[in-house]
Amino acid sequence: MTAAIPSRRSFLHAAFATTALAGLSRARSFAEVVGSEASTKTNQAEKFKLAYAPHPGMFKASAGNDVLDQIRFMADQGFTALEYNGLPSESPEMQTKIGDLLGRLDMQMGVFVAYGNFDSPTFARPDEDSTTEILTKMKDAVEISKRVNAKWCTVVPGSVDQQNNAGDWNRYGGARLAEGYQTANVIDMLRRCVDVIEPSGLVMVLEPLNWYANHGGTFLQRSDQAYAICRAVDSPSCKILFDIYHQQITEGNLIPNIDACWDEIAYFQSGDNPGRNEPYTGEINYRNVFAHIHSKGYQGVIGMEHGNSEKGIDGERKVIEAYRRADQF
Ligand SMILES: O=C(O)C(=O)CO
Repeated sequence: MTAAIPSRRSFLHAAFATTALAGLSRARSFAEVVGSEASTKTNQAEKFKLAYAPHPGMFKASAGNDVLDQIRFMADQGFTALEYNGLPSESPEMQTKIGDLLGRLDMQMGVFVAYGNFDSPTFARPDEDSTTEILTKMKDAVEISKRVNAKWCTVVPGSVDQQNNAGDWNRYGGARLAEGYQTANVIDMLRRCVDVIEPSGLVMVLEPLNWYANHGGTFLQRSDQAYAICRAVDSPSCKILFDIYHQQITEGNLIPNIDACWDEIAYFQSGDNPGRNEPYTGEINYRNVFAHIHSKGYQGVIGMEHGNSEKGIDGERKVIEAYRRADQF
């Protein structure tokens, strides 16, 4: 089904005013809507307890191709944050428009990817070119963050340094440094990144990734490893992105591990396993995990970094309903 709609408002009335979210939504009070961009609307859904953050494309069938319309749609459904990995590819003008709209809708900006490398040891065994690239991206990230009022940006600190004898196992070669030296190099490079971003208040969140379903060879895999590195870098601008999907695959034991590295976590992402789709399509008890995070007083964003298990408007409604279910605690 395509999203050929004359306007967002008429679409919303046609497609979502009758949504199965009935009973989960309520009319917002006059005081809540005054001053907001949606001040003429009265059928907005109740805000979620946690700041789950959809990304552009997730509600395209419902809201159309325009990213700004998609953000308005998210707000109408009760979401209070946006995540946009690909934000650096938008023009500076568009970034500013996104930031302005989020401000008017009282939504938080989640992460964008400032630097992500999955298959070269750019942090574990850096060379001059990769170092220049990393530091340039960090400078760029500071400017982007100002346009959208972002507090966090994602950094994936490259791959492990391991000689490539296996042909296509990974796309890098070179000498293998012992693990301790690789870790020391990663810490040194992160300190250089911090020197660039800390004055602006921007926080880079380091994302451990799983090797088994998605990203074989990445340097950062485990939450305890990320914790040790953040403690060593020792900066408010270097924290952990705990991606519940990746950590379920790598470690399991989600709630105890979240507790163990809590002091260094600044950001979460979600996604069920297997499949990396919305909650309740896999094995994770998202209501319990979210209730736990909420009970610890978490005020930050939970990026919905996953696909929709079904395509089209029905699939998008299913995503929203899954978060409603997971948010009931
Ligand atoms: O690419 C992925 O899987 C990530 O989670 C990076 O943000």
